[in-house]
Amino acid sequence: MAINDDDNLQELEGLADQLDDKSPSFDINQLPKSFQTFLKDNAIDPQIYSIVRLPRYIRWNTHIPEPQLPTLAQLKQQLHTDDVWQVPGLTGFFGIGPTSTRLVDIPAYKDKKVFGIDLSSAVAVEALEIDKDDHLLDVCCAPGAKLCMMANLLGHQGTGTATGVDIAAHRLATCRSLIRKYKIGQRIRLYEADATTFSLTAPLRLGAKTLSKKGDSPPADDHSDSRNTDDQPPPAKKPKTEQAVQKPFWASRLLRTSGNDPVRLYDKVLVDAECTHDGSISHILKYEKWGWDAFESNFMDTHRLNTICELQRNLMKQGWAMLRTGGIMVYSTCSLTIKQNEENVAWFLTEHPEAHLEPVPLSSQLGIRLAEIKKVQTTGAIQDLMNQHCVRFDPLLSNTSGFFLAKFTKSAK
Ligand SMILES: C[S@@+](CC[C@H](N)C(=O)[O-])C[C@H]1O[C@@H](n2cnc3c(N)ncnc32)[C@H](O)[C@@H]1O
Repeated sequence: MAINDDDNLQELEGLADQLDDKSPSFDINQLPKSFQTFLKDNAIDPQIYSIVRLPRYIRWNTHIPEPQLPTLAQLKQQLHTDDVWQVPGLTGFFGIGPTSTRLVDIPAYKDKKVFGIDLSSAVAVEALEIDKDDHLLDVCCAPGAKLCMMANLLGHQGTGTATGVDIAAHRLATCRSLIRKYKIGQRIRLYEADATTFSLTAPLRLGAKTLSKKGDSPPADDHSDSRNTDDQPPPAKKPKTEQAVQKPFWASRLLRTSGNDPVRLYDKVLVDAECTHDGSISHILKYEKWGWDAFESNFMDTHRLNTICELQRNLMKQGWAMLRTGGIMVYSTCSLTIKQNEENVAWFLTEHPEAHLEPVPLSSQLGIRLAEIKKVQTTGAIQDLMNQHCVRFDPLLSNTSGFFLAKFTKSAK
């Protein structure tokens, strides 16, 4: 099935609206045989697809001044239910239980004061510890729920920017629509590119302001770091002209003629990798309406399944090459497979001695249960670190979409 912009927009609104509450419980025997085999091969419990009433989550659009944003009481009143709660530790982030009122119909949503984003996705963005002056790189950014939250966290005050990269133009178009819809694009630029080779460095200017002249210039070791990173073509060696000619798919007025600082790497990188999407329950179950044939050709393609881990590793590798020393990279997928999660993290830590797995601070405060980290063939030290620091959201346990994340910091080599 060719997925067009409208489908993509629906997909994203779907993050906010999930399945409607009249959905009957789903018979897992309806899942296509190829998918059932995939689940079995990857030790994923098919029962997760019997959960059709996961809570929905929304976040304040914090580009709007706080006094205008809806309170918990107002959201309860607009949604006609008391089953709305403030998620502990996440200001302006609310869970919504079953209700017959559609989220898209409430004033707060229509006025773009809130947008839909799953709790697990929000934890991945929070793990980046975004500061107003950070330069962010969002690898695989479309359709853009996480980029919206990243833009919100950058805010209006500092000199930070966000660069989103995605290979699919139609999905980037959805991302652009969202940015416009929520009026959060002042510091964003989007590139249509293969993120496994994307090597444009952080912006040089924000409007008339030259970014690297102030106290925000890169640490001295960024030069050596970018020269020596991995076996990727080092970003600092790219001729300026080549950097200048790559036109963004879309950029805010402040970043339209910005060019790229030849030596400035990104402070934070999110690699929300392309994956088999098996943890994204609401999305998978939409194929009940759209047709399982489309699902099989979109997701169960043998070549895709055989090459997805290689793609993910290359995305991580290039994201890492674009990260400055001292920066943070978050790797995440909406898959529950061990191969796309723990095995990739163990591989990455083995390949990159300068990568340090870090705790995800919020994950223990959310008032939900997390799943155990799976065991893989690696050293005891790496397995222990993964057990302590990686985060697995499992629909059956956590009552969220299936999601995995790992947070790394980068030290000098
Ligand atoms: C899981 S989705 C990302 C979701 C997104 N981060 C969000 O929050 O809405 C994966 C994305 O990866 C993109 N993608 C796949 N291969 C890519 C590549 N080689 N380079 C860049 N993007 C890629 C897909 O087009 C898709 O939009």
